Amino acid sequence: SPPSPKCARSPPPHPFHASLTTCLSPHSSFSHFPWTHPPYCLPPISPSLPPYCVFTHAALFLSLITTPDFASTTFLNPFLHFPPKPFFAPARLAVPRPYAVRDFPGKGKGAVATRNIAKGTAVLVDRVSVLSEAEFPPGVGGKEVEGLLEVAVRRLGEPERVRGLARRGGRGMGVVEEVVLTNSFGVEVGGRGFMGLFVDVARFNHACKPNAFIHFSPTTLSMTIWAARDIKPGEEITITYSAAGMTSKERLETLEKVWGFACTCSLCTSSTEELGASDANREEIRSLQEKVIDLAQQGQFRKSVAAAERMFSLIEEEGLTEQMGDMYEVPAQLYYRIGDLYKALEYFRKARHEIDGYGVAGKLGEEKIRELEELIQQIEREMEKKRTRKAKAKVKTNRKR
Ligand SMILES: C[S@@+](CC[C@H](N)C(=O)[O-])C[C@H]1O[C@@H](n2cnc3c(N)ncnc32)[C@H](O)[C@@H]1O
Repeated sequence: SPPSPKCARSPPPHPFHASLTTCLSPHSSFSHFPWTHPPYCLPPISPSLPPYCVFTHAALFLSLITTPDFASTTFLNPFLHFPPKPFFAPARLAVPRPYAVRDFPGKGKGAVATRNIAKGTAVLVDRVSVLSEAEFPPGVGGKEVEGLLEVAVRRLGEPERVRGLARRGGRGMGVVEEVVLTNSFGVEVGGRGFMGLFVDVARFNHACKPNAFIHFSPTTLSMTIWAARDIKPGEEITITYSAAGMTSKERLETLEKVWGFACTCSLCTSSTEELGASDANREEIRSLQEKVIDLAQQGQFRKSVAAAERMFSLIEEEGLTEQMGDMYEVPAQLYYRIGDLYKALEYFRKARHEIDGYGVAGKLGEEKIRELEELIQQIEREMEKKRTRKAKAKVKTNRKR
């Protein structure tokens, strides 16, 4: 069908914005800016519901599967930031890449460190290649979703980079579907759940006690892999696909069910005693999370802070530090309440680092950083006042002598 008269006559008021929602004609050459292809849409399941479409930017190696309203609002952000701002690549990004991809028996390919990687270094920043809604309404079936995924990959500049991630074949599904299902990470963008395929991150294997961790930025749609501890050349770089605080049994079940593999990481193949000790730690972490909050609510701040310290030391022991970042603000507040300004400052700084230390904060993150920054400055002023009072008191005593 020809472009609607509305589209043909008046250019959209905003170059990105209105074009997608008002001019979704597959035959109109200017209706799909900023995408390099006309959106490919399924027929809407009902006149009141928006259709699901593929939006591709081939040169950016990016395909989105979402509704036109979402594509023209939330997903504009990354485009407004292109070319990427300096923060897109963290200052501590290891360039050139400090790893190589090689075979790991029983796990397929994986990433091995090719030089020393210091804790806190960004090993890799990888922008998403296929970002698909995590859930579709009942009217959109498996076959339809498979069709959308096929188009999403075919339209990318180098579809073989995605197809090449396939390992098994079979399992009653197509190559693209298998790749997306076995390599995507659940991420949140604009309050909605998505499955994101990051072709370079996809080569990093899982470990239950990893030496690196992933952090997703909804602002740049990129995933960063950070070194959680110093990594030596020849060591495999691993991340964790499961949530913190799970016991080995729960992890094995989740990895099997969600990711479709039986974990053979060093923890899962360790002795019964070692695995038992790790399980006990993780169960304790889970119960301490509740205990810290309960004790704080009962006004038992000193006990709560002791429980928080114990929890953080267990988390460190289990190599899960990064997954607990949002917990730092709790001990920070508690230490402030009991008057330990030094420790309060340490934890508020950790909480701030969790947000702004890992790439892009996003709008909510920026507000939170401002809030934390004010608290940090307030504590620093209080500490300065204390120091001045102490110094004055000392001078007075010396004079009396
Ligand atoms: C995101 S990919 C990682 C890269 C993959 N090994 C490859 O060859 O491309 C996830 C797949 O790697 C394998 N894998 C990752 N971690 C593993 C682990 N700890 N134990 C066994 N297999 C693992 C599984 O086949 C899983 O489905």
